[in-house]
Amino acid sequence: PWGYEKHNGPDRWYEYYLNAKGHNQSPIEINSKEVHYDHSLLPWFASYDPGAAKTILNNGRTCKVVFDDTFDRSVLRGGPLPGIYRLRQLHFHWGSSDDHGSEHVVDGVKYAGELHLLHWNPKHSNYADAVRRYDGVAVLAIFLKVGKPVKREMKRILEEVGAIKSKGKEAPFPNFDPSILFPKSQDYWTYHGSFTTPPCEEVITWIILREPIVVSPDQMAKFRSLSMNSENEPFRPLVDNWRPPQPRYYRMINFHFK
Ligand SMILES: NS(=O)(=O)c1ccc2o/c(=N\O)[nH]c2c1
Ligand SMILES: [Zn+2]
Repeated sequence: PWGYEKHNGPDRWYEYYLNAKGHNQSPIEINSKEVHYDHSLLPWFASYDPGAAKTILNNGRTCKVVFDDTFDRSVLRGGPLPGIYRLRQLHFHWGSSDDHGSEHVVDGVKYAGELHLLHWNPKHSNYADAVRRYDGVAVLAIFLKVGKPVKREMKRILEEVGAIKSKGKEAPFPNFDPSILFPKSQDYWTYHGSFTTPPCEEVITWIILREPIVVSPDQMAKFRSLSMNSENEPFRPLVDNWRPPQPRYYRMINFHFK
């Protein structure tokens, strides 16, 4: 199966997943001097129901929180989106040290991590169908920067990390509104790209917030204390679960800054 190591990592994904060599792949480098101001872009709005949060789990590749997406309960709209998109899950990418770990890179800066909130377009009958449509998926991406902890809400997620140390472990994660993690500014870049993991379908409208959120060094260390392996296997630190930037080809990055 695919992973992030030499033998099964991003440079080899195309051997089994042809999309990986497509011309609309993610992540990409964002060069803030080359982006395009699109005056037609609107602000984005998230209205999330804390009751939709269900569980937090370690799937051996990331730590993710899943939400009830059986109806329009927690939705993202506005920005570049044609309508509402339902929140399905959030997950993280992080490095083996604080100087790298994000997937998107801004003016050469790699952040320590990146939070992805994945939403899908309910105009398609279900998620499986949405991931085969150009307008099927929207991911809100937020950079994690290491500093003095200001985001108490990250505490909640990282407190649970202790309960999901090994692959396959999951724990209840009720009453959580992820919008409490958002930074102050709504400014974002947007472009059309792909899943950053196999099968790398090119169906994602990316909305990348310019302002990072701050997490503490020991919060990052908590992510790195997760294991890629299940509990009856040797501990293998789950780190560096990020795909490097892919060729941009002829894609425009638009932005909306207040
Ligand atoms: N990293 S990403 O492109 O946001 C992303 C989002 C949801 C995903 O579900 C996956 N396997 O079930 N991979 C994946 C990547
Ligand atoms: Zn992701």
